[in-house]
Amino acid sequence: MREGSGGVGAPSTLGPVVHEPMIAPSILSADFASLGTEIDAIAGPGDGRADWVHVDVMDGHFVPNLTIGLPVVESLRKRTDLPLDCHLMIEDPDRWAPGYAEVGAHNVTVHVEAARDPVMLAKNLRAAGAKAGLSIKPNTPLEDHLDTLRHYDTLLVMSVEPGFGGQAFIPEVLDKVRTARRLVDTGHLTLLVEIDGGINSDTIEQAAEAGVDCFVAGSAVYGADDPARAVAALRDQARAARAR
Ligand SMILES: O=C(CO)[C@H](O)[C@H](O)COP(=O)(O)O
Repeated sequence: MREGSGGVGAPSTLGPVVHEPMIAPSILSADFASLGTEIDAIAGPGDGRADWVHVDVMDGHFVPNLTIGLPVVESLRKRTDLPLDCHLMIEDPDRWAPGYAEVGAHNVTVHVEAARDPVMLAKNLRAAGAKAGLSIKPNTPLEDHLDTLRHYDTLLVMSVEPGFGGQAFIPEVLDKVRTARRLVDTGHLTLLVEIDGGINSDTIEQAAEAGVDCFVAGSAVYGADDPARAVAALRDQARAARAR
């Protein structure tokens, strides 16, 4: 994460703080019958330890797929000490999202296309103990939501249409990453920039060069023979790309 302070129009006097690239494996690509074991595989010590566990909550309405909900997140919270990064692809997040914070999600991300009052929702998420995340679909312009972003801790840039794992990365969304990175590095926003969809060994370097802090990877981690090695390899690639 690179930190600044102040909102849009209020540049920080602090310079950017550069952290290690973060990897958030998406359990959408894990074996749902063995979720605890699948998370254990990326929760060991060393380079193969994930930074967050990305949990895709889909309601069959906002996206045409149905996954898991609050009771599963509550159980996962008891099973692992890794932070749970809950990405809610649901309608009416204003009503449902704070419940995920209340059961112990570290980060609760809602879609800007679905939230009715995203500023109030961010406040409610923080009051319930979570970081507030805002996600944006590939065809939604970022520029329309910059003021809203002042109230959020993370921006989740979707690099596929939300709904399914294993889709091809959409490189055009990197313009949004570059814009957000610039606003963070100049102190106009205080945000962690996250990307989700099609991140693998072929795409992570361009995302890292554009300025992503945290990389969600589903099939690239859980489709690998050794998920922990995949986490370590992706982080190494991102680190190398940033250093160039
Ligand atoms: O939010 C998602 C889909 O809506 C998933 O997190 C994402 O697609 C990860 O899967 P993969 O890395 O296989 O693309």
